[in-house]
Amino acid sequence: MEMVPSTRAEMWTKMGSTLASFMFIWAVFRQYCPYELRRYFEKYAHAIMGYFSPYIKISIHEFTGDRLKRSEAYVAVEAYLSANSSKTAKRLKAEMGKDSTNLVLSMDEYEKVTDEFRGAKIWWVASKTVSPSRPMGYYPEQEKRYYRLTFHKRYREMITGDYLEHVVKEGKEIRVRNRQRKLYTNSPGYKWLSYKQTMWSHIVFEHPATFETMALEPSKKKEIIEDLVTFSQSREFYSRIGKAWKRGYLLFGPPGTGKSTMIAAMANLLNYDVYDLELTAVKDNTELRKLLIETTSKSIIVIEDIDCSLDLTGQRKKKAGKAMVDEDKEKTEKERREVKEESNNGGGGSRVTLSGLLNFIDGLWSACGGERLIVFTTNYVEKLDPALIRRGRMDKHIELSYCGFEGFKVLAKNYLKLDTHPLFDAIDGLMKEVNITPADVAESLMLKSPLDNAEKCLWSLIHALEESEEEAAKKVAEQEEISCKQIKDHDTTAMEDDVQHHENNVSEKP
Ligand SMILES: Nc1ncnc2c1ncn2[C@@H]1O[C@H](COP(=O)(O)OP(=O)(O)OP(=O)(O)O)[C@@H](O)[C@H]1O
Ligand SMILES: [Mg+2]
Repeated sequence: MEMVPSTRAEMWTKMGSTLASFMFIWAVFRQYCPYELRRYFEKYAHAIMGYFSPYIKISIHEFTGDRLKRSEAYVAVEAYLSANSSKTAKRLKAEMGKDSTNLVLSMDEYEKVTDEFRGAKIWWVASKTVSPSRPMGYYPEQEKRYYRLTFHKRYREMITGDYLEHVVKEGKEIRVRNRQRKLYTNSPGYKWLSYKQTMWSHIVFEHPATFETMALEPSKKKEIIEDLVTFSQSREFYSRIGKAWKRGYLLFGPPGTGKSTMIAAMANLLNYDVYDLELTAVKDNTELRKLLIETTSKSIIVIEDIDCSLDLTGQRKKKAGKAMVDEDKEKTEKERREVKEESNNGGGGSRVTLSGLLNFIDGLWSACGGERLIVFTTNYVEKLDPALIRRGRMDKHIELSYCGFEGFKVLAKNYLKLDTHPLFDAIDGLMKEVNITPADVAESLMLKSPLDNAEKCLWSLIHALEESEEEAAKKVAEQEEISCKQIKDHDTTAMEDDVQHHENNVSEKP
């Protein structure tokens, strides 16, 4: 029997109003029902629906278990969906891409996209759950993000096997291709955020230094580059020999010889992130370990000026009972250390110990993640505890020293675009006599006004070298004078003693 039009219209109206009332009740329920009760109802509603539905759902959460680290699967899915969804999703979010030149689009929260794999349809949704804020509003709401994929149960095996493997693999590749490298720091200003997801704060890493622009002996440069590249390609090797995939570098040398510049060049060569660890801002060994866990692979963990980061050497020196080599130097160092500690800790001081640091470098925890370089820099290598820098911990010791003629040629090419110049011989001669740091050479070669030219810069360098030579000669003369005076004083004292002795002998004679 056919339905009368008025009856059909009535039926639609009834259905519409029932649906509207149901939605209203649900909205009121969501708004006013206590969180726990709502979760309880949702749980059972999902269970009932899941029982009848032919579709399977898999969730990939941003943080799993202990919330220590972002899930690798989540990060890979994020990259995969960003690359594949930007053409189909209707609501997108934009973030600054690699090199800060373009915007990278990815699907926004609660957005749905469809993917296809060997004839199967897969629906992805980006979502989050929000847990309510704690009493007193001390902790804000915590958001837990996740991606959920839905597919028909007949594709179960293919999706859970091949498809997910394909997503993670492609996602990881996309991440390596697109990633914007970062410079992380454990700045104390961000400590209050530590209940949140990370203890590191970061900015985009955009240092222009490369090994080509570094003033360094060519053979040394080649050796370092080969060492780094070999390391980055040695995943299999490290796993075969049963060693964590990491390598320690100790860079030492006077100030201004390019230690920090080399770290940037390393990061640019290998395409790694940099974690600049301010040791004096780390409260204790536990915090140090937490920081380590949060670092990702393909990264360089840097501790600059390790000799004045903490008093890691003091205890050993006391134990050994050695006299201080140079008291004045030590005093200045101590002052530097105190100033640094105060500025970072508000005068608090760090309780990181040498053994804590050694565990940080080569303990079990440091094996998490793999593919990491640990770099220490220092101006005074002799002050460091041998345990800290022994091979196996700091595998490669690199001395960066004063600028030689080869180094100067690299700087002349970079700064002045000069391969050769009649003044080069004079500079070569002077450089053999005088110590000058690459930083000082670089400063002389900088054009300081639009009227400056290459020759003027080379003359400025020659003057700087001559001044250093004069200063060095003056110092030698002063030193000689002091030595002469000491010998003279010594002779005079000896003579006076002799005279005194003689007089005593004479007076003692009967
Ligand atoms: N080997 C080098 N090649 C090219 N430039 C260099 C080199 N060494 C120093 N410079 C120049 O000097 C500046 C200071 O160098 P850098 O900060 O790397 O020295 P450093 O060894 O880390 O000094 P410090 O011990 O005081 O930290 C750099 O900005 C760079 O321009
Ligand atoms: Mg430095």
